[in-house]
Amino acid sequence: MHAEPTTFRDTPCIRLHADGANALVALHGAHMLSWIPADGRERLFLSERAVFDGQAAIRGGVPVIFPQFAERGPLLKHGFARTTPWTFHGIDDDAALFELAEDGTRFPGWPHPFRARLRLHLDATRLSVTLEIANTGDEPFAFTAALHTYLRVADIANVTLEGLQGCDYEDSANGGTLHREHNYEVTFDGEVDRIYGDVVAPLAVIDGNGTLAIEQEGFGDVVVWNPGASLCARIADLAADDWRRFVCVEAAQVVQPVVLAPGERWAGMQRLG
Ligand SMILES: O=P(O)(O)OC[C@H]1O[C@H](O)[C@H](O)[C@@H](O)[C@@H]1O
Repeated sequence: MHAEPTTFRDTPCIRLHADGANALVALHGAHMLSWIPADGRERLFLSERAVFDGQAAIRGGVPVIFPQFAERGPLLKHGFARTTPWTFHGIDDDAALFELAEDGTRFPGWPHPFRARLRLHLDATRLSVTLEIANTGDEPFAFTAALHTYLRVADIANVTLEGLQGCDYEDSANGGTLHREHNYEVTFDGEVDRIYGDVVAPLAVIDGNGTLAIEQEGFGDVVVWNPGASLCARIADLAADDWRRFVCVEAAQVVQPVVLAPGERWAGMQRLG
């Protein structure tokens, strides 16, 4: 695996290559923008209207959500990791290593020293993304987190997501009501925004272009999001029919926040392909 610095829309990035596959990662948020396995087909959705101003969250790719998922706490929606520049530390143990380490004085509402690391490993067909959080301070802290992966699909109308049957979920698109998934396949017709808890099985996203397997470790939950037509029309950095082109399948730890004692570490991984 090797890495080279580059830019994309004037944003500093790292291009990764391994076994005929490549990926592009913006330092802003350690945000993956592209993943192209050796077959040459882009697997991530990136909005053409995504804003690259070094401040806004980037629409698409793999946003890193830490230390707060959505509005579940006092911080800005989805926390600060996705809108903060990370440092690239090169290739470590065959993975690209990105780091965000702070002493607890930088982010209003978050007085906790921490070190976040993101490790990306590629081979010809697979990508694994690992988020590690360490408590480098003297007090415990609690956080929620996610890898908010936007998967590119040919047409959402033909997409099925398998592997969630039997899981309980919170329906964020319908007032946070609780349900059990009885269907073998999740399909998409209108806004879908759900937090599935205690997911253990591997998932599969099946669309016109084939099947993508998704596995996770460390993360207990899976968030599934597609805005549907009417919410999509209200999101400035999506084109009107972009809802047809992606589904977010997010490895998440949301239902049960992680509590880290001083010196402790937590890691969660999502593997695609
Ligand atoms: O627009 P953003 O802040 O990037 O959030 C995009 C989406 O993220 C998650 O999937 C949440 O479950 C959704 O409720 C939210 O709309």
